[in-house]
Parts: sequence; structure tokens; C-alpha cells
Amino acid sequence: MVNFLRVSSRKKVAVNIGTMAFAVSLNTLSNTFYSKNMTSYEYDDIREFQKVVEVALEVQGQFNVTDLFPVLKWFDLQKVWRRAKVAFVWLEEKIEGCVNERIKCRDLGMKRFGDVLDLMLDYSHDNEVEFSHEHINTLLVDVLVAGTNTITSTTTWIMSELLLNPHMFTRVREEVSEIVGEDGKLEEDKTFNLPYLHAVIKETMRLQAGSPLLAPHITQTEVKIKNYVIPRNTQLLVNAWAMSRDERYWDKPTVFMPERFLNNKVDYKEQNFEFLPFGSGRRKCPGMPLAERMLSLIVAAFVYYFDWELPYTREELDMSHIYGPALLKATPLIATPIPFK
Ligand code: HEM
Repeated sequence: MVNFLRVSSRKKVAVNIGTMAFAVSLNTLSNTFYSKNMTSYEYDDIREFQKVVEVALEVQGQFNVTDLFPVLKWFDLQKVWRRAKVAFVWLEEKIEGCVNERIKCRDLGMKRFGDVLDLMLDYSHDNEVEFSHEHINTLLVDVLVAGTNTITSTTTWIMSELLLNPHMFTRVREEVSEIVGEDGKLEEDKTFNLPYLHAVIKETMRLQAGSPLLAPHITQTEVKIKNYVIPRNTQLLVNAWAMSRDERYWDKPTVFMPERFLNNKVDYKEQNFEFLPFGSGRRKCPGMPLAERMLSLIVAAFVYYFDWELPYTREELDMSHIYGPALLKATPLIATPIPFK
């Protein structure tokens, strides 16, 4: 990514920061799971993938009249099913291609990669009924959809806040400069010790909750909470967005103040129910540790290697939202990288 940004800066070409983050997250996930890059950093290449993931997420959160009147399901009045099918079939075909390629390598007795896909295929070999190749494909599609858009949107918000607040940008850069060695290389294991950057990430997630209503949950048994009785099989949405802006728990809740997380023990890893960007309990986001690493590394690289020139004044930076299953920034963050290091 850094090399691509250096080339863009030489050509004085502005880049879409979210799209860059999408490419990094997609390639990080695909390398972790099946040792392969799924996209280049060329805009058209990434955008094709990104658009499909956006549709896959959008249809999951869209109001659908058939949820209220299941009898209308076959008419698909809002074309939700049709759009969902096109997006998921596209993704499944991509993944199936990678899985089949690996199966062929294994059948030919070629060297093992020792990645997650190899482990899943081993497990599937011994437990074909409970974990078939179809399960593997579905799981990988799920991970790609869940893990790319969240990183894209959170990175966009973090960088928007930093470009809006230059003193915070400078403080992050100073902190990152201290952990980068003399070789000037920023590596993942160095990013664990960046308290101010981590505070910026948490504060962004508090204020611009990536998944404002988490994922829908369903009660398996009747549950009693205070004076409410929630029947079995009820769909529940948790308003994490409102909880992280509740003034009973947060001082000046609508103000962006990363410092609040420096002197505060509230963390999404604990059971602090006023701050649930990754959910809580058994269905909490399984990608949280990876997300932390990806966000730290991507933002540290953006801030350490480059200054960023906006095509408008700082005051004109649009911070409005599109509400949906993900709290997206209404306009993309476009800026020109200027080499700093
Ligand atoms: C900033 C980044 C991320 C945020 C804010 C985020 C947030 C969430 C939230 C709120 C949920 C629903 C939890 C609930 O309802 O209790 C979830 C589920 C999930 N996330 Fe993440 N996530 C992020 C990154 C990732 C990454 C990188 C991956 C992949 C490695 C991932 C994979 C998943 C999966 C597979 C689920 C579904 C879990 C289930 O249904 O049991 N997420 N995430």
C-alpha cells in the first residue's frame, strides 16, 4: 500500500482512503486464510470487489416488507433477494475458485501452505458431514464481508477525525515515530505500544459506531429483564450507538476526545456495556484481535509516511453519516498523499 501511495503522490493523484483500507483488509484476510492476495491496489480492481461487499451488507440491513408479511416472500417486491443473490453468488464463485485451486494442489501432493484453509480442509476431510466444503465457502464469504467493510468504514472515520484535528494527527505521528526503528520500517509487532493511537481508534469507534445496532440477535428462551418479559424467538437489536453517546456514562458525549480513553479503564475487551463496538458475549465479533492490528497498522502507516492534502478546506470536510447496518460516512474521504518519510 505504501508503495502504491508513493507512486500516487509522485503523480499528484488523490486517493480514496477507504478504498485503500478495503484493499489492505481484503488482502490481509485472504493471506491469513488462504495465502493469496485477492486484489491489487488499482482502483477499478478494488472497487469491483468493494461494490459487491457493499451490496451484500446493504441487503442484510435493508427494511424488507416480507419480514412482516412472510406470505409476500415469493414476490420479492423490493428486489432484496435478487440483489442479495447476485452479490453472494459473485462472492461465492470467487471463494470457491480459491478453495478448488487448493484442493487440486493437495490432490497433486504439492507443498502445504499451513494456513487456515489447510486446517479447515483437514478438519473437513475427517468430519465431512458436519463441516463440508460448502461450509468452508460460506464461512470464508462471511469473514470477507464482515471483515472488510468494517475496517474500511472505521479507517475512513479515524482519518477524517485526524485530518480535522491536526494536533491529534501530529501527536499520533510523534508516537509512531518513536516506535519505528532506524530502518524506518513500520511493522505490526511495533504497533502494540501506541496508547494515543489506540485511544483515537477507540474514540472513533465510540462516536462513529461501525455497527450501530450490532447484529440482530434472537432469544432462545423467554428472558426477563427488569420489568420486561421478552418471549422466546424474538429478534432483538442492541442500540450500541445510543449507549456510546449516553451522557450518563460519557462526559461531553458528542465531542471527539481521544484523551478520555487514556485515563479510563473502559475497553471493548471487557464487559463495559456503555461501549460495545464489537458486541459482547458468545456472538461478539471473532475478528476483534485482527481488526485491532489492522486498524493500528493501516492508520500508523497513513500518518507516519504521508501528509495528506484535502481537495477543500479542513472546515469543509463533510462528517455526515448514512444510517444503515453500518454507520458509513456520507461522502468518501479523498486526499492526496505527500511523502513525509
Ligand atoms: C473495526 C472492525 C470491526 C468491527 C467494528 C466489527 C464489529 C462487529 C460486530 C458489532 C459484530 C456483531 C456482534 C454482535 O452482534 O454481538 C460482528 C460480528 C462478526 N465479525 Fe466483526 N467487526 C470488525 C472487524 C471484523 C473482522 C476483521 C473480521 C474477520 C476476521 C470480523 C468478523 C466477524 C464475524 C465472522 C462476525 C459474525 C459473528 C457471529 O455471527 O457469531 N469482524 N463484528
